[in-house]
Amino acid sequence: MGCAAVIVASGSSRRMGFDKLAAELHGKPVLAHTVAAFMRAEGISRVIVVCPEERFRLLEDEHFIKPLDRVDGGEHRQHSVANGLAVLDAEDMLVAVHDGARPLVRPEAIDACIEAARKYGAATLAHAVADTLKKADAEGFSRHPVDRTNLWAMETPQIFRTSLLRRAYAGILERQTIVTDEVSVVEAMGISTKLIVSDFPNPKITVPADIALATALMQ
Ligand SMILES: Nc1ccn([C@@H]2O[C@H](COP(=O)(O)OP(=O)(O)OP(=O)(O)O)[C@@H](O)[C@H]2O)c(=O)n1
Ligand SMILES: C[C@](O)(CO)[C@H](O)COP(=O)(O)O
Repeated sequence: MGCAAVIVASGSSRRMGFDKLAAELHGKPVLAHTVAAFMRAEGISRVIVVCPEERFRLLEDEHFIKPLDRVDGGEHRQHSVANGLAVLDAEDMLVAVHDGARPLVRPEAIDACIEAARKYGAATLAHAVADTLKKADAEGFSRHPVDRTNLWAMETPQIFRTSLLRRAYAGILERQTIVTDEVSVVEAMGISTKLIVSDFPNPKITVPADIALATALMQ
């Protein structure tokens, strides 16, 4: 069962203040690290990067051996994912959706997630929440305790049978619902996703301090 990767990389890096996908970690752009991890994963047959043309040029010095394509992104992350899904074909039985801004993902973790998606139809990397959680008010004061039992933070890749994710996304786009990940999209159809424990940090590069963190973690 072939698995295509759809790497979404069309965001505007508002919280970073500069193009975070072009930021260099050990001399290579964030986006190049991300794509390289998918090129190295055994179960990935091809990679589609959803981004503007100038950002795709961040990859021009790389020598990838698997097919690499580009499509334009959309207004929100979910529209960028939908644009990537639209170019998949019959060979792409599974699809792995991944944030371009998660460059530390390991090929072994991608392959573990693919195995689980083959078995269960839907799988994602994730980690159990380790901090105490509070619901805050608008002024930034803690107001309510939150029971963290069974609470997990979703990462990417999030991997699905392509037919399932396409059907689920069609409903979301038609209803114009805003979602923050694909697990939520299939959940809206009543389908649950197998959580695969991420045993190595796989942070989403979001604010400037994340660059130093990712550089330190990437040894
Ligand atoms: N319209 C969008 C918005 C986001 N993304 C991608 O989705 C991933 C997760 O988004 P996030 O980390 O929030 O990136 P940005 O949207 O760029 O960040 P910000 O919200 O700070 O602008 C990123 O790889 C980003 O490029 C995308 O492809 N298309
Ligand atoms: C998909 C995601 O990375 C899972 O944690 C996250 O939901 C993306 O959120 P963002 O607001 O688009 O960064």
